[in-house]
Amino acid sequence: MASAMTGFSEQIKLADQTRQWELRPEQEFRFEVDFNNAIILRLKAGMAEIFGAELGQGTSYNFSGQKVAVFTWHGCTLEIQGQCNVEYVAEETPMVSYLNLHVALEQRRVSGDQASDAVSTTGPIVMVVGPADAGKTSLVKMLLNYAYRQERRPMFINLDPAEGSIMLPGTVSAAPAAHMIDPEDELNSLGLNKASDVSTPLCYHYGYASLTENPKLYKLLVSKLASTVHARLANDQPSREAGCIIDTGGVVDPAGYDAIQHCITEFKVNVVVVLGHERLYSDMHKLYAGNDQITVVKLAKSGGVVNRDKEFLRQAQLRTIRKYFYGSVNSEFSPFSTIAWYQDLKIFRVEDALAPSSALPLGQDRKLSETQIVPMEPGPVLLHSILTVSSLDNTEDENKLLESNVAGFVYVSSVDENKNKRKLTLLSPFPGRLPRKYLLLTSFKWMEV
Ligand SMILES: Nc1ncnc2c1ncn2[C@@H]1O[C@H](COP(=O)(O)OP(=O)(O)OP(=O)(O)O)[C@@H](O)[C@H]1O
Repeated sequence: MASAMTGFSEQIKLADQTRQWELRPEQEFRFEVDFNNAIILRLKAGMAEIFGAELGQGTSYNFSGQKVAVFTWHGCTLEIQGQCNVEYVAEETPMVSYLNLHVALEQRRVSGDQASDAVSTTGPIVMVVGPADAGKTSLVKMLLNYAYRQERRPMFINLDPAEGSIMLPGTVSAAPAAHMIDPEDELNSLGLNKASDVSTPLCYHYGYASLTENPKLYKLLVSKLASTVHARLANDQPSREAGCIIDTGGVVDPAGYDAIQHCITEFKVNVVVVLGHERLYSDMHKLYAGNDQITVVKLAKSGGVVNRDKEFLRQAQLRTIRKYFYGSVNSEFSPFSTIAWYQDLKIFRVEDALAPSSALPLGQDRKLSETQIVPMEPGPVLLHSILTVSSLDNTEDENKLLESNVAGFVYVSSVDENKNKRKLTLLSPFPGRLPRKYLLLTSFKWMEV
């Protein structure tokens, strides 16, 4: 099968200018590259980092469809090849306050190490909240990378279903920060794309891009993920001491407040970081004023954080999906096509959150249906859909489906409705027949190009 990855070298040749930027200590080089362009960045001299991940001198880093900041604590020289939409050097950054936060978290970890009753000691469970495009994910990456650089392996938890940080969009998930976050591949590098990863990410199917689409299901999955994470931490002292760093979606309306409080309770969060939103900080501060287990911290949003419009976010989601099947520029792989006959498939979808009560079976209220699955017939409606493959075997009770870990995803590349041979062609990153698993429909469609 032909690779769907974009040819970086071809794109670079179209815009072949090479230029150098000299950065003084504590300056930041910010650039934006759209999805039709690509650039190569190299560190020529000095030291620099991208969201906490140190750059190697002379290494070529490829970027396309990204907005990035290269920060230096001590000064550096950068070389850029290719065309950026925006590029400039910023003098003012909130990096010192972000580093101070890391230092404070590290102190908590150290006092955990030294506690006499080490078994019951849990490190910082940090949740970063704020409006959309406040730089939450970027701060989370920094905290994970700084922790990693100090030999800590905190658990990264993604509660923002719009971002396919660990697996694909439409999920909530968790994975240990087992390595530095790749500046190009971003948080996906903590997920399944890294063949060398030994630990399987925890991942639950939600199916939508925003928590407002089905808040009840969202909360149910957060509770499930939290209890699984805490069960893992209970058996692993170094991870427990390293703690958790939690990324959230940018919803700050009443539904968002409700979700934030639910997540704080379920994950037993002890540090809430509010990024770039005075009112949210004030509300959180008031809410947890009498709780000496929870510290609420306010941090400024970086002037470099860029608003991403809906189209950019959609493109970023599609790129994450493509990466899942085809790999990234540095580790390309070919997905496998497999045939699945209608009669062998057990496909479910979550009952419509917005279904009118009159459409529900008699005696069933809406509350129940929003967290309930219903079977669906395969058919042309599935064309180009992303389906979640559950880890639950299809001989097990289907009612456990939403609370079972995600095993992976398949893409429906064709639907054949011909009599006697009704079948789907599925694309999968793994070879072989589809195991006897349940499938769950997501709301994501993708066109393989
Ligand atoms: N200092 C910076 N300079 C340039 N770009 C930045 C900087 N910090 C963050 N960005 C970029 O700005 C965009 C938004 O940042 P980020 O994803 O961290 O925000 P967010 O609050 O997590 O957004 P959302 O709520 O939509 O998930 C990203 O593309 C990120 O790479």
